[in-house]
Amino acid sequence: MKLIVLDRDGVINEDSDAYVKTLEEWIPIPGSLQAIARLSQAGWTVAVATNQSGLARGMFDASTLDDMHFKMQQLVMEQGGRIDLIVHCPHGPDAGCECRKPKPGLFRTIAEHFGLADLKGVPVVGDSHRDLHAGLMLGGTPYLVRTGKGLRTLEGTLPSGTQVFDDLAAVVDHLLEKSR
Ligand SMILES: O=P(O)(O)OC[C@@H](O)[C@H]1O[C@@H](OP(=O)(O)O)[C@@H](O)[C@@H](O)[C@@H]1O
Ligand SMILES: [Mg+2]
Ligand SMILES: [Zn+2]
Repeated sequence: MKLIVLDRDGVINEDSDAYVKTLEEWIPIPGSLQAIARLSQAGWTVAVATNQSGLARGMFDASTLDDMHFKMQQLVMEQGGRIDLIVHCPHGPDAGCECRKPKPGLFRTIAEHFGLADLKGVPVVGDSHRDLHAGLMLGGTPYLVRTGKGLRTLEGTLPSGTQVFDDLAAVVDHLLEKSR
């Protein structure tokens, strides 16, 4: 199956150092929703793996997060695409959970959901090192975007083999070109 795993904040929607706390603050990055729709239309299965420590920090509640994901899903569907699975880590940095990136728990859940032993060769798109690291632990292929925290992430050392693109739309252009 053609599966891709996307980080949310900074890849699909604009990120904020003050967290994305309300439905109004959830603003798609130009071209990202259309890029997801292009993947769906080309037969790709799209999963989203996102840390949402704002829940544990009391910055927003689960129903607000659900509203954000309903909005994200609706906007993608309006473009003719779909997001097939969204998994999130609700914990804070000190919870010691297995699902907060860079831990691989979310990626393991995605693999199991689709009946896969691992994510070998599955593109993993993120704006932070922790996104890439978590995906690599399941064998994913890392793609960094310059949106969100991507430019900051570029200042550090990237996992070997990481391909860098301006945004999700450029990653999708590359993937669809490659699979023609
Ligand atoms: O990029 P994804 O995983 O979709 O979501 C990231 C968000 O949950 C937030 O993660 C926080 O990191 P800490 O959780 O405080 O370390 C900060 O980086 C925020 O700026 C950011 O909005
Ligand atoms: Mg992010
Ligand atoms: Zn967690």
